[in-house]
Amino acid sequence: MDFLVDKLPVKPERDDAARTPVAQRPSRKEAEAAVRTLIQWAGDDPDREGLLDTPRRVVKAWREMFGGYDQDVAEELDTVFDEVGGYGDIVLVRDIPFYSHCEHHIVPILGHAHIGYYPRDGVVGLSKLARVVEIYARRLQTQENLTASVVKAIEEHLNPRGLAVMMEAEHMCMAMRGIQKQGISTVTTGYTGVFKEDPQEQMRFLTMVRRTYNAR
Ligand SMILES: Nc1nc2c(ncn2[C@@H]2O[C@H](COP(=O)(O)OP(=O)(O)OP(=O)(O)O)[C@@H](O)[C@H]2O)c(=O)[nH]1
Ligand SMILES: [Zn+2]
Repeated sequence: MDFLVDKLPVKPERDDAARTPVAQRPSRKEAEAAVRTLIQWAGDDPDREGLLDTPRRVVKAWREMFGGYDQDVAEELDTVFDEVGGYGDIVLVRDIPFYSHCEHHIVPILGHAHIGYYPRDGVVGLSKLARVVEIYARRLQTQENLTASVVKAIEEHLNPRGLAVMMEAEHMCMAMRGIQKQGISTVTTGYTGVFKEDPQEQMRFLTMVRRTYNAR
């Protein structure tokens, strides 16, 4: 990705989970000016030596932390391996760490995702599930929408017999400011197919996820 390109056009093929599509991004210079304003809003002097390069760094960091707007999950999930050697049991990828930002305060959300599915037509590369989480996490959203986006993308591309997604995260907007309660875990889930229909399958997923956590 070229961080120096100004006035990036929005890709027309971007998936619909990219919220608030903008017709045109501001220029890098405009974004840096906005950071200068926020430094002043914080109460500091953007012209003092230690802060002179900060707007450039912040703008570059934002392109990285919000790089999910430039990525398309379809590209990650388009290869399904249909040769699975008769494997039809649950595939669980757990403890996928993610860093996101809440759309209300643009403050970090730190968490783990767990994704389990029963293959139907085939399987995807294990890393691709983590990539899907990564792409959506690097956008502004609520944890509920993040979870729903991951479910929708995997369901559409993989067509599994059942899909279970759980996300557990701490919202820094509740720890560093506002209510100021540290260590709160917010848990969101999404189930399709057999996981939605059969409570025992949900229980199996939860047991397999929890086994890791209990072992710690
Ligand atoms: N449902 C949901 N709420 C979130 C998420 N991230 C942050 N929030 C909440 O968004 C709410 C925003 O509430 P507002 O009253 O509009 O804003 P605020 O005055 O900054 O609220 P406080 O955080 O309570 O100080 C807060 O209750 C946050 O805890 C999320 O992922 N999902
Ligand atoms: Zn927040």
